[in-house]
Amino acid sequence: MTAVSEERAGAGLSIQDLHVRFSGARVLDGLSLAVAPGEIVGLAGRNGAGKTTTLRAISGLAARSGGVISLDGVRLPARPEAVARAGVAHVPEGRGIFADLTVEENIRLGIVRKVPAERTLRGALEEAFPAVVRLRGQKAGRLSGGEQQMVALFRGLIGSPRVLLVDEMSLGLSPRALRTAIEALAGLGRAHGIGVLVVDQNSRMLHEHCDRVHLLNDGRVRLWEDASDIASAYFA
Ligand SMILES: Nc1ncnc2c1ncn2[C@@H]1O[C@H](COP(=O)(O)OP(=O)(O)OP(=O)(O)O)[C@@H](O)[C@H]1O
Repeated sequence: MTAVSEERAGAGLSIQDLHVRFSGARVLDGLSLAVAPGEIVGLAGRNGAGKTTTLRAISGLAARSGGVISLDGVRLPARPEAVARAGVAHVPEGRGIFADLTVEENIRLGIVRKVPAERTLRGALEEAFPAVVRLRGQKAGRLSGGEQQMVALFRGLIGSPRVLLVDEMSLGLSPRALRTAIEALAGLGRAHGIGVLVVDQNSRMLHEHCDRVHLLNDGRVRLWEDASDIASAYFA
């Protein structure tokens, strides 16, 4: 294998045989998953299946008891700042917005590494999320839930990450705002080679917008190909 093809083979986010335990209980039990550059991947599963834990383990926020997580072929350490600097951005469940800071100040917190001017996404983000531009000087705590979610997505992408993790994407968004937001995410991801991993309870939305959807059950994932088969996916 040449150096170039090796690089391609390892491009994007790769999770292999991930194990996470809480007080001895196995929450993730050999989970393996990959997100290629520019790909949008959905992660579904019932309440308590371990979706948030998966994203937190990638970001170094949940301790792993086994497994390897790598980005572009390089192992990610289990330290949140180092993971962020390596190019993994995380929009957490509940959005992680700082209420007393302005929208612009919240957005600047997303710039965790130097990005060459030609790779900055600010222009594209302003086009995709005009409401965020309009609200730039407002205290973020005054915004509606949906507006805060858009700020969180904007902040997640402003640093041109290699991978964006989004927990509970649809939280607080109206159906129309959700469609706009996920189409923007998918479009920006594809155009700029950013892999996106989206967790959501809304499996229909995931199937509609993602390149593929995985179902998390018993600590592992499997491909969920038949979007209409919700009953056996969740209750098998
Ligand atoms: N810090 C923690 N300490 C102990 N148990 C935890 C911790 N975090 C999560 N858990 C447990 O791990 C399991 C998976 O939780 P997680 O939040 O990952 O599920 P989820 O699939 O995101 O659920 P939901 O759809 O309800 O948000 C749950 O049983 C939860 O109680």
